[in-house]
Amino acid sequence: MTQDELKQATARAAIDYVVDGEIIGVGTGSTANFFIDELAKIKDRIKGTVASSEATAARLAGHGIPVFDLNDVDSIAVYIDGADEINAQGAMIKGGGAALTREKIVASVSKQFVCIADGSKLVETLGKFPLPVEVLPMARNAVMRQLAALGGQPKLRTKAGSEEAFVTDNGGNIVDVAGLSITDPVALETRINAIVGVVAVGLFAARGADVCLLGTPEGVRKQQY
Ligand SMILES: O=C[C@H](O)[C@H](O)[C@H](O)COP(=O)(O)O
Repeated sequence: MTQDELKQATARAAIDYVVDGEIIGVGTGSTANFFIDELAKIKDRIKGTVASSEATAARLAGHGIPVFDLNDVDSIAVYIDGADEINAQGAMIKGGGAALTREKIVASVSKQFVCIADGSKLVETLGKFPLPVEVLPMARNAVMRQLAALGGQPKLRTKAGSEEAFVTDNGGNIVDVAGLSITDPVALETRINAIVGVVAVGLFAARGADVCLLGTPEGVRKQQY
C-alpha cells in the first residue's frame, strides 16, 4: 500500500468517530484532506464543522459542508487531524503545514481528539521532525535565540523558492527547531509556551490525542490513551 492509501484508510476509519447532529473539528494537511473527502459523503448527518485553517475551510466549503466560526459554537464533539509525529503516549508534533495554532485552539475545545496518521508517524522519541513554533514576526530573532539555548537548531521557515519569511493564516512566522530529542514533551511544551513572542508550539502533549488510528499495511490499528 502507498502512504496515501494508508492515509486514506485511516481517514475512512475516522468516520466512526463522527457524532451525528454535532459540530466536528477538522484538522489540516494531506491526511485531514482525505478525511474531509470522506466527511463529504455523510455531510447530512452532521450540524457542521470548525476548520483549523483557511485551506481546510475552503476544502470543506467546496464540498458544501457548513463551516462555523469558533466564536459561534458552544462545543465541538470531536477533533480529527493528522500529525507529523506521534509517540506511544499520544503526544504529537504538529505544524508541518503551519496550521498548529488554530489546530491547538480547536483541539483544546473539543471533547475528543482523534489522530489519523500513516504508520511512519509513530516514533519512540519525538523530535526527529523539526518542531514548528509560531512566533510574532517582531520577536522571531529573540525567540530563535531562546530556542537555540534550549539545545535546538532553530530555522525560520521561508516561502517555497524564496528567502522571504513564510506567513501563517494568523500573520505569524514559523520557526522550525531541529535537533531536539524530546524526552519530556509536556515540560518542553510548557517551557516554550513561556517564551514571550511565541504564539504556539507544535507540541501537543498537555492535550494530546485520545485515540490514534494508525494506517498500517495490516489494517488500521487503533490506540487509545
Ligand atoms: O500544520 C499541519 C498539521 O499539523 C498536520 O496535521 C501535520 O503537518 C500532518 O500533515 P500530513 O497529514 O500532511 O502529514
